[in-house]
Amino acid sequence: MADPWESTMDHAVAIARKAGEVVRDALRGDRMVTTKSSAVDLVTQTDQKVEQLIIQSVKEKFPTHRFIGEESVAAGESCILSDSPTWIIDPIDGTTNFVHTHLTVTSTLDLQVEFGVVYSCIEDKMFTARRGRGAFCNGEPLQVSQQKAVEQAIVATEFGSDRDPEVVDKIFQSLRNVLCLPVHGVRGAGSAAMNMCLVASGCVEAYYEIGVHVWDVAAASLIVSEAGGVLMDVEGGEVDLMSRRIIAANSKTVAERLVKTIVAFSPPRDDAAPSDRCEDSTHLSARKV
Ligand SMILES: O=P(O)(O)O[C@H]1[C@H](O)[C@@H](O)[C@H](O)[C@H](O)[C@@H]1O
Ligand SMILES: [Mg+2]
Ligand SMILES: [Mg+2]
Repeated sequence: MADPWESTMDHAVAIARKAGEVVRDALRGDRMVTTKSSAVDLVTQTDQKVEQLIIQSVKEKFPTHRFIGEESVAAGESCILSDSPTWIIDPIDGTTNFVHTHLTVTSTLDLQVEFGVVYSCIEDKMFTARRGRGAFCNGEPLQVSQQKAVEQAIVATEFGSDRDPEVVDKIFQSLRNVLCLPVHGVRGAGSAAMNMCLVASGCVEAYYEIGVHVWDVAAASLIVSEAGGVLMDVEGGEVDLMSRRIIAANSKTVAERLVKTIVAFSPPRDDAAPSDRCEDSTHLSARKV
């Protein structure tokens, strides 16, 4: 039977490579940094340029498709999933790393619910997954770790960009609880998508975060599940990509141990009305790095 999504995904992979070239070039020059929801929620002209490049390129080929892009939503576009084919885009996942030229930077493209693409441009790793057809890195099949004892696990997480002391306290309580399970170690790549690709690759057993956005996790969610992993909400049950909470693990056993360990809270949903999303604008400024 003809495969309607194959050429679409080939196009997504080609755009992700182009996005990676733009990001790599920008890493060699100055980067103009401004902030969004908090003083540490960073954005650069490259995030905006790459998102436009991706959207224009998809629009030319697929004029009826819709988009949820991190920087378009920041500029006031809606963040609602409909029945139309919708691309979910994070032009640079790991903007803080990008600003500091630190290790990992990815671009993520997801076409709900058919495929996910995460390109880690510095290490030139192209992670891909098609629904029901497995997950791959540079064409090699991915498989999650078989280690089900959380005491022998590495768990990845991030601190996010919310600096409200009450939120930070909860993040640290969770971190303390996870460390005291005990686990072998806690790591963080600085990119939700990369942390999830590490789960899919079997390098870490699990990743959890509260405060992520749909564009951080949509593409990598398919990559994790196609590599044999599981996705779960931090209070158990099905993950809701708009809820800003996620556990991605190698197994139900490890995910359920984390559910018992994490101190859960609920940030404003991505699909909430813009007036319900708290924005702190006191920090807005632009600077060159
Ligand atoms: O804003 P970008 O796209 O770089 O993405 C986010 C990361 O992916 C989070 O895991 C991480 O915790 C941060 O919140 C970061 O902002
Ligand atoms: Mg992101
Ligand atoms: Mg981003």
